Amino acid sequence: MHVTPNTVPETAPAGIRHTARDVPFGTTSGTVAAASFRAEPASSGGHAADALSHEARPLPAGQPINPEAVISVRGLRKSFGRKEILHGLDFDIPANSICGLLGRNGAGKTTALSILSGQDRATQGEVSVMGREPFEDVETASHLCFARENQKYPESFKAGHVLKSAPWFFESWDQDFAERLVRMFRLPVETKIQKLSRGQLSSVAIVVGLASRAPLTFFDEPYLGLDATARQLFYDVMLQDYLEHPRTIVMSTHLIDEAADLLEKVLVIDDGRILMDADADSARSAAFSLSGPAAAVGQLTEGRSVLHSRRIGGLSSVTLAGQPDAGLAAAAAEQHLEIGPVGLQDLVAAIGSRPTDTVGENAAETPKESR
Ligand SMILES: Nc1ncnc2c1ncn2[C@@H]1O[C@H](COP(=O)(O)OP(=O)(O)OP(=O)(O)O)[C@@H](O)[C@H]1O
Repeated sequence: MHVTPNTVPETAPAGIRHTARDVPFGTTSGTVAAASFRAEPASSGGHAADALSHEARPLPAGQPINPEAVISVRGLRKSFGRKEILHGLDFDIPANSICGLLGRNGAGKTTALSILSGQDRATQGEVSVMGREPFEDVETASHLCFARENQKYPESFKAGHVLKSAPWFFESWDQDFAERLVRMFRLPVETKIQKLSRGQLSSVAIVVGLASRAPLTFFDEPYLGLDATARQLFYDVMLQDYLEHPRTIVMSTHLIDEAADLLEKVLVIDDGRILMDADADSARSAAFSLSGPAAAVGQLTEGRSVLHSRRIGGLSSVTLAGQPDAGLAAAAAEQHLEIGPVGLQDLVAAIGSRPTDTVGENAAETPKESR
């Protein structure tokens, strides 16, 4: 049985009747469907990300909604007052995948997730979630869970109340799994939500997000306040449970390297724009690094797609788009320069940062950018 938040059954324990907005579990209520608009194409502005290979670039603007994708977004814009936060996002998320929504503070990840989960309305653009416009759509809400550490609950709620009421909201809720997760994360179920630590609040979100088994689950920075052991536990349990119960999981995170092995798709967002849209394997091979004496590195990178360069004193390290060709590899070996892989975290930092960071002397001699 699934019951939407504003139709909590008569048997619901006292204290868990909710208003439309402050409902647990990130579900929404109401029947207002947002108008959908076709947005203007976003301007790319010649970013370092433009140098990425075709497989890693954002979707071109102007394509129709993809009916095969569980989430399909076209020209999504969001403004708060006069300030535009999302500047025309285009992306698809395939069903039964784990997608990482990666980006720096303030990039727009939570704003995007709020719109995808139907809690907020797009200012412009088309948003399709499981084939429907999600804003305050009861049908969409019945299939999704938005797990986040700052979820609002009724004042008197303890973690135990959350777990008792969750089955009314999630038709695939697994109580045994929830109880196992409570033990794993050492969640004190008799403590009021308001008294929980940040890590414990994250644990509540994780328990709900995982045990809900919602066909579409959003985790918004699920690790806030968690120690390293609990974070690893979360990644392991999520992967194991996803393999046993495939569903679509979208996770926003800054801790990219920690989560990298879980991800099948990567969306990098920066300043309200998609910088990279790739399957994880393409993302992992989207760049490599070349390091060594600055003059030699500068010479070898002349005319190549440099995503980012960093110089400390006389040494330089550059991140280059693509993979090293035989000529570059041979020249690098001859000059004792080091070629190495670039982790997802470094790649995201490279495409989301200024093209050149220079520390120390000879700032004027940093390798020339050649995008
Ligand atoms: N309700 C709001 N009113 C005005 N501005 C807002 C509102 N919500 C978010 N913003 C602004 O939108 C921008 C994006 O915020 P958002 O929370 O989506 O970023 P984020 O990528 O999730 O960041 P973080 O990783 O730090 O959580 C920020 O500049 C933020 O100040």
